[in-house]
Amino acid sequence: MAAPHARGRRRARPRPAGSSESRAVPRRATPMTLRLYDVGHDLRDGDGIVHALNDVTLTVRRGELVALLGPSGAGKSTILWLASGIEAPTRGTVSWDGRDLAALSRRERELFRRETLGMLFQDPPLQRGVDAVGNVESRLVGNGARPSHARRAAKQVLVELGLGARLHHPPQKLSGGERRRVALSRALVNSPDLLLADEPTANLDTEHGALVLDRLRQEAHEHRRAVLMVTHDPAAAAIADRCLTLTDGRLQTTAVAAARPERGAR
Ligand SMILES: Nc1ncnc2c1ncn2[C@@H]1O[C@H](COP(=O)(O)OP(=O)(O)OP(=O)(O)O)[C@@H](O)[C@H]1O
Repeated sequence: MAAPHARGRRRARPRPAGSSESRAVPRRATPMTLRLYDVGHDLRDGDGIVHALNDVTLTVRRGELVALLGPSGAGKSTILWLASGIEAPTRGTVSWDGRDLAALSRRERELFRRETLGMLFQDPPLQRGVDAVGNVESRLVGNGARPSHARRAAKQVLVELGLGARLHHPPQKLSGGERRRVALSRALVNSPDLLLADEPTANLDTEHGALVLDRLRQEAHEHRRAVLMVTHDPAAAAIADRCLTLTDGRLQTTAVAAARPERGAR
């Protein structure tokens, strides 16, 4: 991931990684599956506490594209932060591949973020003064890839997301939609098994929005990744296998697409 990216908020009850509060996953572990089980999350807001999430249980399996909908402040981004392992839930369990993220060692958590996770933040952190290729390739170089390989891979994903003419522009010379696609390229460049995207089509015109959505669908259905996106965009909701709606930190299932036939395992 990019530079450590902490939210400007504090958990009401900090629960450090590996703490005795972290629990075993209360269910048979399913490979390459993101699972939030009975999750609640509180945030400190001045002297008060915001119950951002309550009793949230959800699963995103490999090969599945799930959209998270709901009004502003419902807790959608909070779910992504917890799913990324950057924050641990106040209550309940967040697991990937059957492992409680809060129980991972520091080293395991680092590996999870570097090798398994791709995350597009609501406000993506890109390095100023570093061109688009540099911003994307640095993710791979940071993971130990050869610079020549990292450069090639970075260019390829940027071109695929329609940024072939912007490879050498730094973020401050890119539009909001272009920066978003650079950040998505950075999230995708290491072929993550778990992709979390906060408003992937924000600031994009119809053409580029469709390009991005097509890519997310491809990541889920062809590359067999687990993809969870937060969106307000009806076009994004329309391509999801399932749409989940959050209201006041609680989840309701609004629509379930026809069951997708299991495709060949990778
Ligand atoms: N820095 C913060 N400190 C305390 N509470 C916060 C903070 N940021 C957000 N919250 C609260 O946490 C709850 C969930 O916020 P979250 O950002 O997850 O909502 P969201 O559904 O993603 O909203 P949006 O669609 O506007 O991005 C809201 O009640 C919000 O006010």
